[in-house]
Amino acid sequence: MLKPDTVRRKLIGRIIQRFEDKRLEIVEMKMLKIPKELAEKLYEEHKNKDFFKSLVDFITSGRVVVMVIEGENAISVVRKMIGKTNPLEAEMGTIRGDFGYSTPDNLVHASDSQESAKREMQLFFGK
Ligand SMILES: Nc1ncnc2c1ncn2[C@@H]1O[C@H](COP(=O)(O)OP(=O)(O)OP(=O)(O)O)[C@@H](O)[C@H]1O
Repeated sequence: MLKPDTVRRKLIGRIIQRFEDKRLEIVEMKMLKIPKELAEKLYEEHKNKDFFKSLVDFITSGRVVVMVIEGENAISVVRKMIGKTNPLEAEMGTIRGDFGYSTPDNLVHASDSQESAKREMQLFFGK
């Protein structure tokens, strides 16, 4: 998912380009503004954290682009390309390292396991 900061900063094309350059396959894509209830479901695992409200406020603050990306070991490859959660700790050369400066606006979200990928595909694409 390209988060609202990516859309606001007009970085959609540059970030998608990186996935395509890596030869990953984008097989589904859409733009939407996430409703609050969906955001709370998406970030359910963080519901007891003190940053939960600001996370939900941020992710619902503007349009996002959601994609299904395919490729061998796509989950670990994409997460490697994204870099650490905190952009100040993310390596240069990663998306968060190159474009980010703070959380929660760290540009991109990616599923961290096959289970979360399935769950998130269901949430966003209904299949
Ligand atoms: N300490 C924090 N303060 C503020 N926001 C945070 C903090 N930790 C995480 N977040 C926000 O919550 C999101 C989800 O946190 P998580 O630990 O799942 O990180 P991640 O797996 O790297 O990110 P994502 O789930 O978005 O791919 C982060 O991407 C970030 O936007």
